Amino acid sequence: MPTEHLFVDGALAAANMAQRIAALLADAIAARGVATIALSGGRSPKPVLEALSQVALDWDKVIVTLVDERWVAPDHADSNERLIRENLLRGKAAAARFVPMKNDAADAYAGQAECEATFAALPWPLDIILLGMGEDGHTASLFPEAGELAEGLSTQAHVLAVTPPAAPHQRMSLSAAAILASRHIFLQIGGAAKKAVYDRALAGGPVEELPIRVALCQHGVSVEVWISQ
Ligand SMILES: O=C(O)[C@H](O)[C@@H](O)[C@H](O)[C@H](O)COP(=O)(O)O
Repeated sequence: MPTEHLFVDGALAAANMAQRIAALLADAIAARGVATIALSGGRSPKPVLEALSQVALDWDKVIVTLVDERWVAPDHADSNERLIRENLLRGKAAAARFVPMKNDAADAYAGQAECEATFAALPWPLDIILLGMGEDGHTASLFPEAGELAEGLSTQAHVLAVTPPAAPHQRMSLSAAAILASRHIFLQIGGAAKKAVYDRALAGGPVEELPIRVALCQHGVSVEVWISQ
């Protein structure tokens, strides 16, 4: 059962979550001399990233990467790399090392092999994975109905290219195996609709129906869920 943190106020949830993430990063640095964190994109992480960027930490010992990426230029408004650079990699956190998912390949499928080589070279298991969730139960870019979902749930590769059924842009995503090759997972959800999907996911059922079950319906990796109403 995941550890739940329930907040009425989203800003308070973000500030507390940032402190908790920073504490785990500091523990990892103390234990292994390096800390690794993979971050999701979308709207939810922004306040957490802003708060985290101001926390005093040995940021030069932190490797920051992505849970998924839209296959767009790094300066595109929809780029998760841009989200991280603009909201986390500034202030105290500017010293962190960022490992992007997007490379120069024309599309995500052509870029998959190079991205896999980059991610295979990271120090697995990653210390922290920050997941979001869509109201369809997707996480990372593991979307229900996506043609690559079965591959994403079964491959031992770290990353795969995905074309979402409805969301814009081709994606590169961590696989389910990579998400579970971590020491700790944070799931950030906001609003009643997502809380209802979360509760349904916890009740059990096919992972293909609600891919967030990859993280919720397992016992190998500790999971904490930060819920703001
Ligand atoms: O690139 C992305 O869009 C994310 O990685 C995606 O998985 C996100 O976490 C969910 O779609 C929730 O997004 P919101 O936080 O914007 O609701």
